[in-house]
Amino acid sequence: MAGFRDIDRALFPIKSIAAVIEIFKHHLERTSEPDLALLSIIVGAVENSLTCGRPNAPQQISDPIESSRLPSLEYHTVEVLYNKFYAIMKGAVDVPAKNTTKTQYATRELVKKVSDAVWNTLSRSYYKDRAHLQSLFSYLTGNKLDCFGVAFAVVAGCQALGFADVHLALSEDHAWVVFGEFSTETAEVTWHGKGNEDKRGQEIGKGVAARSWLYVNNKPVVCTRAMEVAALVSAINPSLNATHDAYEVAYLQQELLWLLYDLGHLTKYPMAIGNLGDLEEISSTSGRIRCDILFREAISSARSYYDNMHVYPYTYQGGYFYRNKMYKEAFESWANASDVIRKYNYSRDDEEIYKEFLEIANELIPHIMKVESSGFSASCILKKPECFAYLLRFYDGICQWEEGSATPVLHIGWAKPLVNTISKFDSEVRAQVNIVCESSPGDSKFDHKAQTNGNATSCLNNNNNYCISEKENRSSDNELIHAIESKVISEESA
Ligand SMILES: FC(F)c1nnc(N2CCN(c3ncnc4sc(CC(F)(F)F)cc34)CC2)s1
Repeated sequence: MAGFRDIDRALFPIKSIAAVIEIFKHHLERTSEPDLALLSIIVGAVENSLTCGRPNAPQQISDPIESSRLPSLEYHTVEVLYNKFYAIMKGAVDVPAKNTTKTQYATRELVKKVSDAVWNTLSRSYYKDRAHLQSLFSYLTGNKLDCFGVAFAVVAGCQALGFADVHLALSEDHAWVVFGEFSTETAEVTWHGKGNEDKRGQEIGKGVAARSWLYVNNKPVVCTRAMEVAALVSAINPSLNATHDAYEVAYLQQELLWLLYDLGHLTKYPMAIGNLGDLEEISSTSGRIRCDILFREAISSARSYYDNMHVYPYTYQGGYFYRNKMYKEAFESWANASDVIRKYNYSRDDEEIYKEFLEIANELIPHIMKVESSGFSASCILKKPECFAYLLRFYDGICQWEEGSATPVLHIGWAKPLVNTISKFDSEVRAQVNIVCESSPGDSKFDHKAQTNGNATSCLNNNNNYCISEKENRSSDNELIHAIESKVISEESA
């Protein structure tokens, strides 16, 4: 079998986190192709034993990482599961014997058959959003996978069948595959969201669907084999229950992400860098860069490789600033997140990012305004015009997101917290924000440079005004305020 080399065999039985890391190291550093099925089965088995196992008698834990805190994972167990996966895939497609030396590329029909093989072996009905349904261990022992897990299983299946051209493509809330000699073919292989008919087998829409955040304007993360390993590591879920994580699983995920980071496999994967930043904020690794630097690296990766069309790098960073009471910085991150979403049209497939912005606007910002207007605030953001400017840019981006969309975004639930927030800034603070509008369309939407003076970083245009958004064919940003006020009035009179 492709997966098992003698070196792998030698590392069994797996009794420690360190042994799992050794297997990943070997696959990433000393093989041409890490074996996705093997690594997913192993990490799924470890996660399952530490998060889903029945609470056995508390064993004395000397050092959970090095010593045998793990129930020993036998070579035979993994081998049986690996063979089962291979048999399912082999049975699904009659792959022509590799008699030619010519590289064989996958076809849409082949990809669909592999997707059907996974699809038709899933349990009839189960709670799709449950935790720990992302790995091939879950698939092979429980016939359950979440939507990411199905896409990953298809790519692992194609690898097992010898199709090295089939790769995982990832947006911020969906996954599909690319294939063919130049990786230009695309295919849906899993479902998305609730109650939507799956589009498996179809190519990724170029039309109106492509303008929704779900397909990130055709700027997905197209994975290499090693980045597919990073995706399965990112998908590790240390949750024990709603309030606790299994420490060893989080440690394993963090160490594997640093291994992938050091090998350069996270460079073009902003969300994986963000995941590592979250883990480092919880428990920092000595000698490693700080988590706030990781959040900045995720942003620069999205700007460099994905035309700044990804939202999550900014909300990772904004969440970090918020948790650490750095409210002005949080406003700036959220304004930058809003600058991304304004470029999209809102579609009903974009619920996940809608919920993200709704929580920022209606929970996080109101909480900040409450604690800041309690009079004991240290950061006195209510006196800073750039904070007012960031908030206007944040709201303006959401308004522009709605413009031109078939589905509305804003409703009365948005307007009250919004008006309440704006009214917390005194007029003399608001007066310092000059709204500069580029009248002629075609000008770059933003023509300003960020300027730092002292400790205040302000967002200035060339005439030294605080600018929040220069928008084509929008007469003035008073429209924004009027639009909001009219919403409040009309909804209240309704
Ligand atoms: F921005 C912060 F609030 C976020 N905190 N966690 C966030 N996640 C957690 C991790 N996450 C991810 N992390 C790595 N890779 C992927 S690929 C993907 C889409 C799908 F699941 F394949 F369909 C999601 C995702 C989704 C976004 S955003």
